[in-house]
Amino acid sequence: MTTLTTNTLSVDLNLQRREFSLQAQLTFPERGVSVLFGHSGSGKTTLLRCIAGLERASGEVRFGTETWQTGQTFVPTWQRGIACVFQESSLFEHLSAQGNLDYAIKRARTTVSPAEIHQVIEMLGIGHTLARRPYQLSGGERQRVAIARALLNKPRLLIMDEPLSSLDDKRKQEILPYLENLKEALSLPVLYVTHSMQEVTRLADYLVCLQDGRVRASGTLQETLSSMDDVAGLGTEAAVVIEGEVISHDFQWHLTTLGFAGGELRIRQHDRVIGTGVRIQVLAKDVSLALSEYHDSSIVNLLPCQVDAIAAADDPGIVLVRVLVGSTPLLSRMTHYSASSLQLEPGKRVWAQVKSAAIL
Ligand SMILES: Nc1ncnc2c1ncn2[C@@H]1O[C@H](COP(=O)(O)OP(=O)(O)OP(=O)(O)O)[C@@H](O)[C@H]1O
Repeated sequence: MTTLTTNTLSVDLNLQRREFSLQAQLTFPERGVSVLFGHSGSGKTTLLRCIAGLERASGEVRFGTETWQTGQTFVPTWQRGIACVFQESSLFEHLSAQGNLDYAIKRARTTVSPAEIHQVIEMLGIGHTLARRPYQLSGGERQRVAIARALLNKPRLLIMDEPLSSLDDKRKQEILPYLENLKEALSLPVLYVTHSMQEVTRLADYLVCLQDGRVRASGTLQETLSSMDDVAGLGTEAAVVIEGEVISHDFQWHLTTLGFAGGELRIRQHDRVIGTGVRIQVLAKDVSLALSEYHDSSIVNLLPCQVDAIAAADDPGIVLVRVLVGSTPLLSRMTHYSASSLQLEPGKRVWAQVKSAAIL
């Protein structure tokens, strides 16, 4: 039986619509970002709405020791202590950014101290926007003010439904570092809906993959991304995420070496300080396998490893091979023909050539 701590959200929900049904049984971690990921129409928003009490499914929703929903009980949304951020920021246009924040502060569940207000404004980098009205802000700034307003409400659960999807790629890149800061600083659970693999790999601690209203996979980011059944449908976006650390910088060749459980990777020089913990993404399409350690290739990363599993991918001619570098899984996307020519099978010792890896 799961022990529910004060911030643990657990749901067991069923919803029947004419052409769609949702069935979800999940327990989310008590802090960190849980991403709900899946194709359009898979039920991500519906699940969030049911958790928030904006829509009524049958079943149960519990938050810590509180019961939000059972057969007999249905706590209204406003009593659940949830704040939501949606695709389009819903700022009050007649108020300045500061006015929008004040609105939340006045209605917050508990008193908001000046230090907390300062911290939220700093964390989201919106100090320069406070006197402006929403129409005088860029899309990214509006979303940052909307997130600040949600936080100043002092919620117990923050729900973000595709908060970046209305922004162009440049704005997304601007706002992602703020969300990463937030993720480190917040002690409350965040439910975050997206269908962007980039947002998954940068922000998720916990990942729930939904397909046709069913939970196809759920677990920590690393577990879920290295489970080939779950990533097979991602095609060329299939990737693993590795937690590592900056070990050294090579100024002559402009390379940075990152260490992780089982090995080291060299990437283009990065300005992170030595010893900094980093999250690294390695795409399966950037990993090839060789039977011997040869050095006549342009690829700088050659890692000894062992084949762990082989699975069909999204295309009949392609397979995904999972190898273990020490205890760290890597995925390699290759043709069926190559896997067969190399006679790859679980347990076989091989060398992984990693073409490129990126700090997220
Ligand atoms: N109010 C509604 N009434 C009836 N059907 C709905 C309603 N809202 C959504 N649906 C349907 O329920 C299914 C799940 O929709 P939902 O919006 O939860 O998916 P999603 O994964 O969030 O999609 P997207 O990524 O496009 O936002 C879809 O088939 C959708 O057409």
